[in-house]
Amino acid sequence: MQIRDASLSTDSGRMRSSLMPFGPPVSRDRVITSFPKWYMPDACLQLKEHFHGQVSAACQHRNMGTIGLKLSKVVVVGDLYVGKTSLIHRFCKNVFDRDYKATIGVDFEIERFEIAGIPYSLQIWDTAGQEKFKCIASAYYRGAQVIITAFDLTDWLADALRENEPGSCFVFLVGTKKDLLAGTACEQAEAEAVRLANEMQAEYWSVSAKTEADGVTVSRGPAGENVKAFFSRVAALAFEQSVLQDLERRSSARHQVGDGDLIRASGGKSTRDPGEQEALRPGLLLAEACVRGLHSPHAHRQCLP
Ligand SMILES: Nc1nc2c(ncn2[C@@H]2O[C@H](COP(=O)(O)OP(=O)(O)OP(=O)(O)O)[C@@H](O)[C@H]2O)c(=O)[nH]1
Ligand SMILES: [Mg+2]
Repeated sequence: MQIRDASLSTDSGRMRSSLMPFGPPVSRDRVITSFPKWYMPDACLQLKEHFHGQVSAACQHRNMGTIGLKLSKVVVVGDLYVGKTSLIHRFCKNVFDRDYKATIGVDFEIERFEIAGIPYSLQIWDTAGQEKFKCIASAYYRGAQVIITAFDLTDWLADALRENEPGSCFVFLVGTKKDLLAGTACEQAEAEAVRLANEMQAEYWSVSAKTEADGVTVSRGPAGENVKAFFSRVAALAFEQSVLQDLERRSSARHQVGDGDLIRASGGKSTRDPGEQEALRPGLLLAEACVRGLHSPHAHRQCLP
């Protein structure tokens, strides 16, 4: 596997800061204080309006150092051309590119949040939709806490949405290019999507990477319709689950010395759980390869066969 990277210096810098205990503060629109709402109650598996009581209580003890920095792995999958990269770029970089540049292999972004006062990051993996890259992309699925299945709302095909085994992770079904549909056509596509989301045990969202919420088409400007709300929901659900798992592990292993499952916010020594190590490994591998001078400085970061 050959690895190329251009934005690595920027991204690795972002990643470093997201993992450093006292990095720069997150931007205001990444601060989540109340639990983000669903898109449609008919296609939502978590109809609740507040964080779990134990999570809220644990977050309040932050000053006592009970909660450390956290990171969750998110993988975005779906057929080619559905708009996976556009969705991620709209959220992470606030840009929209009309030109199609196929993703080759995989790519990732790290996005930092502050949830209930706790620093938290999503590592968002963008995978190639083209069949010939599937085997590379699938090598990066392991350790995902959230799976986002994207499909093109305007190009609805039932067989384009392959079965996803609902397991321990959250599954989202995301209809893209919402700006290209209106009225009855949109309602029909969404009704069909909700039906499928229910079958898949997934939460459904319709989004547009291209438009503003009022429907004005922009190439650069505020985040696309529902994009920020969607990722806030992803972050909050993943965060809450992580904290609950930590609390559960800690209560069942009280006799052990220290909190081996957290990246500590204080002290020189960091420890991570195996899931986090797994999630971090490919990014570190890219950074390592860059240091060794394997990358073209002008190439976009991607993993090639
Ligand atoms: N109108 C509209 N076009 C979009 C939207 N999102 C993506 N597109 C366009 O759809 C095309 C494909 O988008 P990509 O994001 O590259 O698709 P992808 O799923 O990442 O494709 P692969 O990397 O090959 O798997 C591009 O020309 C985008 O400009 C959207 O919300 N609205
Ligand atoms: Mg892509």
